[in-house]
Amino acid sequence: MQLPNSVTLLETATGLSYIQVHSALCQAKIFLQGAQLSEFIPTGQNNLIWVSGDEDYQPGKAIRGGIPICWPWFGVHSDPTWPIHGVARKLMWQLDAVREEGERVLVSLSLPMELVDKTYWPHQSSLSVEFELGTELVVRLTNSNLGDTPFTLTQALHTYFPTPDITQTTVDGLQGAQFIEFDQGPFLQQDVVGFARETDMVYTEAAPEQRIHTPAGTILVGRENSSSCVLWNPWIDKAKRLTNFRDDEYQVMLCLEATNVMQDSATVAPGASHTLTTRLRWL
Ligand SMILES: O=P(O)(O)OC[C@H]1O[C@H](O)[C@H](O)[C@@H](O)[C@@H]1O
Repeated sequence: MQLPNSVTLLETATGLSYIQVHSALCQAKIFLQGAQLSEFIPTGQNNLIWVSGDEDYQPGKAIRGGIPICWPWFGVHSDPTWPIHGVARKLMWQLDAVREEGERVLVSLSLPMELVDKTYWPHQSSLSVEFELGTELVVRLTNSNLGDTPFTLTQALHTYFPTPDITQTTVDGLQGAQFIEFDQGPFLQQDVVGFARETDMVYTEAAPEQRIHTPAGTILVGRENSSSCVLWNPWIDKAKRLTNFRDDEYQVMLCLEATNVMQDSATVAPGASHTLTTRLRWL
């Protein structure tokens, strides 16, 4: 494949291939494993995306940080022996196209369906993702139904964001939404959300845009074709149990995830497609 000058295909010392983008507008890294973006630095600004300092980039293991793609289910499956967050984040995706549109770079990947165990996903379908890398980052995850019966799935663009101090961080724009947390609820979100304990809130009927206020600046997080989202910080005890995560890193990250979960699960009719989109930028 002919790559534009702004794009190079590289490999980590551990053997993972990734796309490195270095354009006038930004710098970015996307791993073929999981189609997982791990860096997005708009020119002159800070990295918008967080990755653990303990990440060791091993084949077959999702990167702790970036934007893991959770598919075709989010979280723990009703059969708890199935892998958490589905199978897509650990499989090798295929690089389909890289092109420039003005100064923006567009990278498209797809998941070869023959790699997906039919026990987990028996449907005839395709799954692709497009990263639009400019001054903002746009991620579009598209499921197409190639069979003759509808299917329903849950999924997430599980974005990890950086903050210099979680206790000085708030999320604005969830007020009025309902949330479920640790199987309790639904509760009404009354105020902006701060962090002082383990947080694992699943919001439904959430507004299409939130603002993450951190001491290093404000991040705008938008979603399309998604009325649900998840806000997560493991806090002290869970941080100790997570793989590739330093005990104190809960202080410098949070996840605000564009999802299709619960009543917002995505149902795709035969011949139809569904695109979950998230748009991220520093304000
Ligand atoms: O450790 P992972 O499998 O990557 O999951 C990390 C986290 O993802 C989501 O945010 C879930 O809501 C959390 O309950 C989970 O702990």
